[in-house]
Amino acid sequence: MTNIGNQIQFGVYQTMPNPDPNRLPIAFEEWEERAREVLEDGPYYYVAGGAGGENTMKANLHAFNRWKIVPRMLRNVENRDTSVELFGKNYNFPLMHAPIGVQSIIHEEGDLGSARACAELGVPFIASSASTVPMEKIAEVMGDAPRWFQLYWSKDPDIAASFLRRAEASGYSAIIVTLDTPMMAWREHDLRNVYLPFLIGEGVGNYLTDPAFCSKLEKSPQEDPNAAIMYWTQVFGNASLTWDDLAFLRKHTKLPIVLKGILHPDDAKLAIEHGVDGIIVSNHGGRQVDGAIGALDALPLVCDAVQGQIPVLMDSGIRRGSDVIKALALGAKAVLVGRPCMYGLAVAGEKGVKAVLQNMIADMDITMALAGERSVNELGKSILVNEKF
Ligand SMILES: Cc1cc2nc3c(=O)[nH]c(=O)nc-3n(C[C@H](O)[C@H](O)[C@H](O)COP(=O)(O)O)c2cc1C
Ligand SMILES: CCCCCCC(=O)C(=O)O
Repeated sequence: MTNIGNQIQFGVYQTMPNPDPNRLPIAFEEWEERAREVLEDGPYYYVAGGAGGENTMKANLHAFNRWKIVPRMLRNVENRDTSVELFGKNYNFPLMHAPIGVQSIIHEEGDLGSARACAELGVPFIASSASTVPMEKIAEVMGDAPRWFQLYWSKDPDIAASFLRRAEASGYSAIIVTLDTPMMAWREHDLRNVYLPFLIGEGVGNYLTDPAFCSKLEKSPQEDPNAAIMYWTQVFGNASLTWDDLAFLRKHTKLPIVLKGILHPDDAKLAIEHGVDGIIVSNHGGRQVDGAIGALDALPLVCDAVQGQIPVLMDSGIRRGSDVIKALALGAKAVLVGRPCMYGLAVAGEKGVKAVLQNMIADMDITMALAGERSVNELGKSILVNEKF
C-alpha cells in the first residue's frame, strides 16, 4: 500500500523551477509536439500515423472520451494499492511498455533506452520481434527486471521456434503473439514518404542474428545485407495461420502465451478454448484495420465473453492516468502504453520514456484516489457512465 502518485507529484514540483527551458513535458500533447519538432517526416509519421483514413485511431481516443468517471467521496483513500498479479508474477503497476519495433528510428538509444527506463521503474518491457537490437542485448541491459517477448509468427516455423527458444533462454517471462499484423496495413503517410524502416540502418536485429534465419541465406547478412532483408520481407508474416496452429506455439514454449489483437468476443472465446493464458484487446493503435471498433469499446464486450477465465489486457489510445483507470474499470487487468513512450524516447531517450511512464503512474494513482478507489484490482463499471446513457 503506497501513495506513489503524490510522491511523484511532489518530486516534480521540487525539481522543476518555473520557468525552466530544459524541463521535460508533462502532458501527452506536449510530448507529441516536441517529438514532432525533433523527428524527420519519415519516422514521425511512421509512429504517429495509422491505417487508411485513420478512423480507427480517432475511434480509440473518442471511446475514452465517451466514458466518464463518476467519483465517490468519503471512502478513505489515503493508502492505495497499484500492484497486479499476472501469469503467476507480481508487478508494481497495471501497465507495461507496448511492443514497438525499430525504435532506433526515433532516438539513438532506441530499444535499449526504453528497456532501461522500464527496468528502473519495474514496468515490464515487451520487446518486439522487430526490435532494432536482438532480444539478448535487451535482456542484458535489463538485468532481473521484468520483460516479455512479442512474437511476430514467421511463415518459416524454424524461425518462430528459434525466437521462442531464444526468448526463454534470455529470461523473458511471457510470449505475446501479435495476430493483427500478418502483413503491413495500407498506411498512407508511409506510402507518401516512401518510408519502411525495416529496410534501412541496423534493420531488424532479431532476424539478422537468428541461426534459423541465417541458415536459409546463401551468404551471411554481413556479406549480403540486401538479400537478408529481402528474405525477411518474405518470411516476416504468415497470413495462412488458423486457430489450430496455436498447438505449435504450445509445443515450443512453456511460457504463458498471450494473444494480442483480439477485438471480437467470439475470438476471445476461441482463445480460451485453445488454452491460451491471456488476451490483449487491441487494434494495434489504429495501425492495421481502418474503420475498426475502438479498442475501449471492444473491451467490455470481450470481458463479458471471457467471464474472468483468463486475464484480459488492453491497449490502443492510452494517453494519461484517467485512461488507465477507465480501461481497468471496464475489465482490463493491465494496459500497454504505445505512442506516449515513443514520444518520450524521441524527446529525451531513456529519461523521456521514464518520465512518460512515471507521470502516467502518478496520474493513474491520483485519479484512482480522487475517484474514491483504493486498489486497481477493485475498480469496476460502477464508477463509470457512458455519455450515450
Ligand atoms: C511505431 C510503432 C511500432 C509498433 N510495432 C509493433 C510491434 O513490433 N509489435 C506489436 O505487436 N505491436 C507494435 N505496435 C503496436 C503497439 O504494440 C500498440 O498496440 C499500439 O501502439 C497501442 O496504441 P497507442 O500507440 O495508441 O497506445 C507498434 C506501434 C507503433 C506506434
Ligand atoms: C512489415 C510489417 C512490420 C510491422 C512491425 C511493426 C509494427 O507492428 C507497426 O505497427 O509498425
